[in-house]
Amino acid sequence: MRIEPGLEPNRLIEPAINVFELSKSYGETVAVDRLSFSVAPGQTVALLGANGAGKTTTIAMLLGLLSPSEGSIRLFGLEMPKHRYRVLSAMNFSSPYVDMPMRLTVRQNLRIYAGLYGIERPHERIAQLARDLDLESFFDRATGRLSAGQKTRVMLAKALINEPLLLLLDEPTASLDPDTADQLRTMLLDYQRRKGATVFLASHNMGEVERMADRVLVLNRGRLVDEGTPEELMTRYQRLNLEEVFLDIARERRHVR
Ligand SMILES: Nc1ncnc2c1ncn2[C@@H]1O[C@H](COP(=O)(O)OP(=O)(O)OP(=O)(O)O)[C@@H](O)[C@H]1O
Repeated sequence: MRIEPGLEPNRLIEPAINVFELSKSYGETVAVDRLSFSVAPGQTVALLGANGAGKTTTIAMLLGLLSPSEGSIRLFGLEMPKHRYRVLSAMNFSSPYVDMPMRLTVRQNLRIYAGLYGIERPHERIAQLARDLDLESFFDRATGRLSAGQKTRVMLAKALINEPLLLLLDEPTASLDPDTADQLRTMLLDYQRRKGATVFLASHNMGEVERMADRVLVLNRGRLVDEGTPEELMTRYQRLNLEEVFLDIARERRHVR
């Protein structure tokens, strides 16, 4: 596979993500249930929900890794998965559920991804990412021999290799120690602001969501049950932090409007 270069500039004023009545069922299980939302370019939106709420399934459909049972997805105004190869150059993702070839070293893996995206001056780009994500001490180690936190950092390097305008992050700081996670959030926020990138993330870390997200979508059993800025949600549920809002929603306590 070789990813098509570039997205036409007029695409960049379209919503980065537009999802309409999206559903996914596995037999009797409805993983995602008539989900509709839109993400403006440059926004950071977080998907919150309990285990099994449908976050990973939603992200997998946005990436074109899973086919929806119903509904439509447009990225930068382009219908997915029909125009997937036109959009791929402008997007990337990280997920703890996707592995890289384990026998290849970190350097070799990143070189392959750089080739796939047709990155100009790949050595410079990879060296920069190795510095930014602190990969240098295990750069020539087989990817299968890394710790969980080291793999997460390599996955984020892969996600940033093509300087994507749309970044999909499933649990971006899972398994990172608090210090490394904090540095990575700072780095991701810097990147997002510098590029004006759109970030869509699923996270169980409420501090992360409060810090990074302009807007939060709350999923419960595949359905969108609430949305707003972190501040709006805290006010609506009369809570001091998102963790308490999350518990209210997960335990289906009614909010006070
Ligand atoms: N391949 C599959 N076959 C059958 N059911 C599936 C499959 N993948 C996911 N599901 C089910 O779909 C629902 C949504 O799963 P999903 O992985 O999207 O949840 P999630 O919100 O990402 O959860 P977590 O926070 O635990 O990662 C769950 O009930 C899950 O058991």
